[in-house]
Amino acid sequence: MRFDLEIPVPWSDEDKENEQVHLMSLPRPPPQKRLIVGYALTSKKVKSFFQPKLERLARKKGIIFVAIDQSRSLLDQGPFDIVLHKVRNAFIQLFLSIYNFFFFFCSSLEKSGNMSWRISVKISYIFVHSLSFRCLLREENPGVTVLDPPISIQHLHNRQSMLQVVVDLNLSDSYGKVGVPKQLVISKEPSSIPEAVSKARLGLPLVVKPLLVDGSAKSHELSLAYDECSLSMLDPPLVLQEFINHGGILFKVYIVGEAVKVVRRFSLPDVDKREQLSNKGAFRFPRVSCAAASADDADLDPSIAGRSCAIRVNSLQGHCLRNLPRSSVIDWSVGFYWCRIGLRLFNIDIIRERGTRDRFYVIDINYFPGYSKMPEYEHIFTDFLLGIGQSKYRNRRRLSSSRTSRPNPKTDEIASSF
Ligand SMILES: Nc1ncnc2c1ncn2[C@@H]1O[C@H](COP(=O)(O)OP(=O)(O)OP(=O)(O)O)[C@@H](O)[C@H]1O
Ligand SMILES: O=P(O)(O)O[C@H]1[C@H](OP(=O)(O)O)[C@@H](OP(=O)(O)O)[C@@H](O)[C@@H](O)[C@@H]1OP(=O)(O)O
Ligand SMILES: [Mg+2]
Repeated sequence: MRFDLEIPVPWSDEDKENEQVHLMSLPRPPPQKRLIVGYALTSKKVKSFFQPKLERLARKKGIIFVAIDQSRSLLDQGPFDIVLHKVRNAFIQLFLSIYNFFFFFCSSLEKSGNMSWRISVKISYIFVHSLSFRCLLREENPGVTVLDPPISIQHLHNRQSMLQVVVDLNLSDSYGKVGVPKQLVISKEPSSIPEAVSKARLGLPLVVKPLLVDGSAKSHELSLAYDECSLSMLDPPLVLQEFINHGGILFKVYIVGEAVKVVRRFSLPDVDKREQLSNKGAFRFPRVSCAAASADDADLDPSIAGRSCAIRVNSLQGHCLRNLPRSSVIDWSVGFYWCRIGLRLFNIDIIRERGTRDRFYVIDINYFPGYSKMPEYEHIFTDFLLGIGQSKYRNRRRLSSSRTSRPNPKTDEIASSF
């Protein structure tokens, strides 16, 4: 596979400007400068994310976290340098449902081969969505960096679109192969599921997942269906995914900008043929890999254990993959996803097929995951925020010095976005 291509990213001009500067080469802002980070997060996230060690370190580094009051205009709050958000309010829900409506609509148009319709519908959706969010955040807070673009996050609110990006990337070469499990989306008629499953040649058992991921407990209610009869009792919309035996270990790849940390977690145990034949029905299973207990210290068969390490995707400057390190398939999948979607705060759940050395499957991608469970998250996150602050500062300085020297329509245009 070739890597000398540039992938377009749905980011704003300001974000592009910010990212083109490598963090190590940035000048430090003056010490008195404070970085104001507004946050609109669910109460659950506030509780888990703002651990005392993060708050302490942030204070030391001049980062001030300010809660955004979603019931008041942003004009009366801030100004903010950066906004973090993961919310489930009515506004986002409305756009979520519009998105999912369009997604279904587009999928059926694609099946019927009407590509131009699909594209125009998608474009109008993107236009409506980004326009409204910009009104909500940017226009009332000029200069703010919104993490991340809502349009990118939407990909992760639907288990089909979430993994479709990985499929489109077609990641494979001599270092391994990263794919997704064979899956089928069921939007209606549970009685037709057994036939659809055999038509799609999906093997049992199947992991049954709600199609939409809206942060509710229901969207995490997963089950394992062992036989065909149980399939007609399921409750669409959902995704049926082939169960991959992976030795009961999962790799959680946490991403914070360019920093990547991989941790091992316990996962569902393998299902052998005998167990599959003797079990009947569909069984709910708990959120096994979400538990903070890490499998890093567990005594594991080396063929299953893989590695658990911290790496930096150094060469993800700009949006070009030319120099992407070929150290592992995990670096690749993260880098590609990052570039293609334009997300900076997410995690990817990857499993390795039992009995293989390099056959990886991405099974889930989450926006703004439980970072407090990631070792050293307080350092990684504060460095990331400071990096954004520094590149903003550098851009402003560059712009103001070019303004004083001679008028430049191009930079003046950029300056107006701060
Ligand atoms: N295709 C699969 N093959 C084998 N095991 C799977 C598969 N899909 C999911 N699992 C198991 O089910 C668990 C939950 O799946 P998944 O991550 O898709 O659900 P989720 O509700 O989005 O979880 P999270 O809390 O990580 O967001 C995984 O951690 C893994 O143990
Ligand atoms: O609750 P935790 O801290 O464990 O974080 C989980 C997070 O819940 P929260 O955002 O409400 O906190 C989940 O988000 P939603 O899908 O429900 O939106 C999802 O991202 C999980 O994958 C996270 O677990 P992790 O993958 O990091 O183990
Ligand atoms: Mg998830």
